[in-house]
Amino acid sequence: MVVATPIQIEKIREVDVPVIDLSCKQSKVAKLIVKACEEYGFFKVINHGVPHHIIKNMEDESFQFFDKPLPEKMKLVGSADPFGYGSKNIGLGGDRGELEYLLLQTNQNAIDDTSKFMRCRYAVSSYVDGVRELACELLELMAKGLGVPPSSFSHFLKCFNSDSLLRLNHYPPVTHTSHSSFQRGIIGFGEHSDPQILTLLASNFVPGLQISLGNGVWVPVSPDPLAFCVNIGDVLQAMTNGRFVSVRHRAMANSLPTQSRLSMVFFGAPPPEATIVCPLQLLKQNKPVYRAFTWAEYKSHTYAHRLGEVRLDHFKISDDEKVT
Ligand SMILES: O=C(O)CCC(=O)C(=O)O
Ligand SMILES: [Fe+2]
Repeated sequence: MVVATPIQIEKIREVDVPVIDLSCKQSKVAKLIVKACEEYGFFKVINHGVPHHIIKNMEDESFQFFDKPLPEKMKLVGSADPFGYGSKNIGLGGDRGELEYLLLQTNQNAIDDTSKFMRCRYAVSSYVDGVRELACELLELMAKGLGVPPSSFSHFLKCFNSDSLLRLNHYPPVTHTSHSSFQRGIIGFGEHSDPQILTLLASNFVPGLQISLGNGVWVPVSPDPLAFCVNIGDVLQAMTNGRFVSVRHRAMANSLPTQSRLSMVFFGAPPPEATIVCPLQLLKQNKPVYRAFTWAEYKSHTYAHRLGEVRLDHFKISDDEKVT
């Protein structure tokens, strides 16, 4: 008997994603953030306090880097392994995309070492300082909203050996000649959830990012150079016992004829040896959904699997384990 594989029909739905104004009253903001994290695992923040010139400076430096000829880029930063310059190959599992990128570690030694491509490494370190501070503020608001100790999540990002990363993604226009069949709907960066704790994404005015509502429904996120997009990562889903959802998202290839899309993505992560567990206050009568694991363990599991897999499922406690 031939069993047909169900074909998932995709639908694009225009939904107003939550936009949270950080200049409002803290207690109100904390509640709104928790709601957005439970409902979507995603929101935008405005009035976030990261100075515009720092974002603009990083954007200019990134464009300058991507504008260089390939041999020069390679000479400056080397081929992604996993840090450095990559093109079309995303991840170690053979995933491909319509972009080039630069992946950087964010601790100060690494910035000094790898930001040679910038005329001014100050651009990278001030951007990283700004987004790290914002990520910690958001994680503390989440902790407040959830009623757990304030630094439950943010302390990981403040560790000297936090494994946080900065990824600069450059999506050049995908021309009609390079993709003769259906030009619309080409994927630039395939569906996935971010493995870390929290992601802060800034982009220029070119659209591309979409978030998933499940069942093949995709929501385009309008680009807003004054806002940061905030994604819950897998580790925060685990640390909230599944209450927050790590949002599945993707970026469409850039179909504007002349403008490039740039996204600058900060991934706030724990140090490698950190153990990921849910604070007791969140368990109450609920059984833990995930077993404890270290960030190093989660990373090696992630790298061994394809981008599109639900990688956190591997750490779920099975029903048999729960009763024994
Ligand atoms: O460029 C984008 O909008 C998304 C990129 C992304 O999801 C990532 O780098 O993890
Ligand atoms: Fe992502």
